[in-house]
Amino acid sequence: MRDDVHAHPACGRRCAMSRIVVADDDPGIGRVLRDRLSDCGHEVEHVVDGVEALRVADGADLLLLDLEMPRMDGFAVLDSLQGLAAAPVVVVVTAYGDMSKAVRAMRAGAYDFIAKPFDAATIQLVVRRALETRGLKRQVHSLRQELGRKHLWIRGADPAMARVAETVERIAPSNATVLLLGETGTGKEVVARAIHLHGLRRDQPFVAVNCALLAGDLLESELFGHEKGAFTGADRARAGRVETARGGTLFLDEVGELPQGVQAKLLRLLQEREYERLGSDRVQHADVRVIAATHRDLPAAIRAGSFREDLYYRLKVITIRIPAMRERPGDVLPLAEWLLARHAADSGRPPPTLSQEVREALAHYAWPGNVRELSNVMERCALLAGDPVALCDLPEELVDGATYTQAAAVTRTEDLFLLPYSDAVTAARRLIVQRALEQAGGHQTRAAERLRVTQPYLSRLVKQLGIRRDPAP
Ligand SMILES: Nc1ncnc2c1ncn2[C@@H]1O[C@H](COP(=O)(O)OP(=O)(O)OP(=O)(O)O)[C@@H](O)[C@H]1O
Repeated sequence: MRDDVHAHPACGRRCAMSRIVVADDDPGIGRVLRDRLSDCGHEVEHVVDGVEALRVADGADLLLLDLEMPRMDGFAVLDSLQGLAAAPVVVVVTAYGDMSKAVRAMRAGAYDFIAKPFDAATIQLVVRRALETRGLKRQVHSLRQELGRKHLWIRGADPAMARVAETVERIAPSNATVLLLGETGTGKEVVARAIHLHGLRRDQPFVAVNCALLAGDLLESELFGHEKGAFTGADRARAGRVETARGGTLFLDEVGELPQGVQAKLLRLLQEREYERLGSDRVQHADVRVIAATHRDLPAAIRAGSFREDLYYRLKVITIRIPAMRERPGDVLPLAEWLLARHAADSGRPPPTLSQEVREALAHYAWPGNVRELSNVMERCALLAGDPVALCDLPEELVDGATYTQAAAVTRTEDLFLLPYSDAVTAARRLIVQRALEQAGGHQTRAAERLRVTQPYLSRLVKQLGIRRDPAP
């Protein structure tokens, strides 16, 4: 559907211009439909057989389809549309009283039907509703893509993560319950979404619940829903997340934090596929795939009596441990570059490159906050850093622990010319500061005076450039 919105000449309603194909071998009907819909501001093309209809339908918003046509009838067209990436919404045009054909066409994928002879008001109503549906479908599609892009999972280059990726692909098409283990920020939710998106339930909802955020009754009601009056403040009945996720995947994050009462209900859900809303006796059937995640040591929680052993075994039908960032060093730079490009695109900037010194600092850092920390650092670089990103653009903790092998190795000015520009600049700054400190006998205030900079600035440079601070005599 086009973005241009105009006032409808007949009814004054504001609507967006759409591309509509009218496929009818009766030239009279074709002309009437074309004229009416063109009057509404749409771009309309009239074709007289099924083969032509199929040729022009890809990318159109709406196809008004006669069922009886030469060369290829309407049913064959409906069938072939299934394979198109951008198939239009279809309204079939049938002879009056031929309901069985209309029903058959709707079973084959048509959205609605119009019986001949028709009046202008019916056409307008059916076309408007069909186009609204088309618009909503597009919105859902683009939101899904956006969500998919945000949660896109990068396999990385490290063998540890490649094994995780292989397991994800192998187990995604089953309905088996999955337990994801890993430190905070390693990407457990990202992997859960990847399993969902590669699985049979990909077109159904993915619903995430953080079990650590709500306590007792509130969590139970969040998961299983409640009836009106089930507890103080429950002024109306509400569906729970299990119900919202029907047909799809329920992701239980921080499952190790579930209170005992809710653990028993989750066990029943996994064993019997049954649950009740809070305040109701009516047993409901649960059609969800459960993926759970935790950073906790569940066997230790079982020993401590805070987690049910039977639930643990129900959850760990398939267990995937996601390695911490420090266990997959090969992933740091590919992920950093990908995250930098993504954050730069989000802020409408071209992605800056990473200088050699920055690459080394990233590679040598331990990443206690895992991919989440890396993502935050790259977001900051995308917003604030120059191009290329320099060491001084990184947070202090990364700079402090880094080693600057290339820059540090330069002890003669001639060697500067062997390095790429950004590394040569770092190495030159390092040489200058180091020489000034040597000449000042390691005394920073004197070295700062010599370089005509303030002492705090020199101190920052010493830190940023990874210069060892020998105490002043
Ligand atoms: N493989 C990956 N590819 C792309 N982005 C990733 C990847 N792994 C993690 N991220 C990003 O890192 C951040 C943290 O990921 P996520 O929320 O999935 O971690 P988590 O292990 O579930 O964390 P927590 O235990 O704190 O809930 C998110 O912004 C996510 O987009």
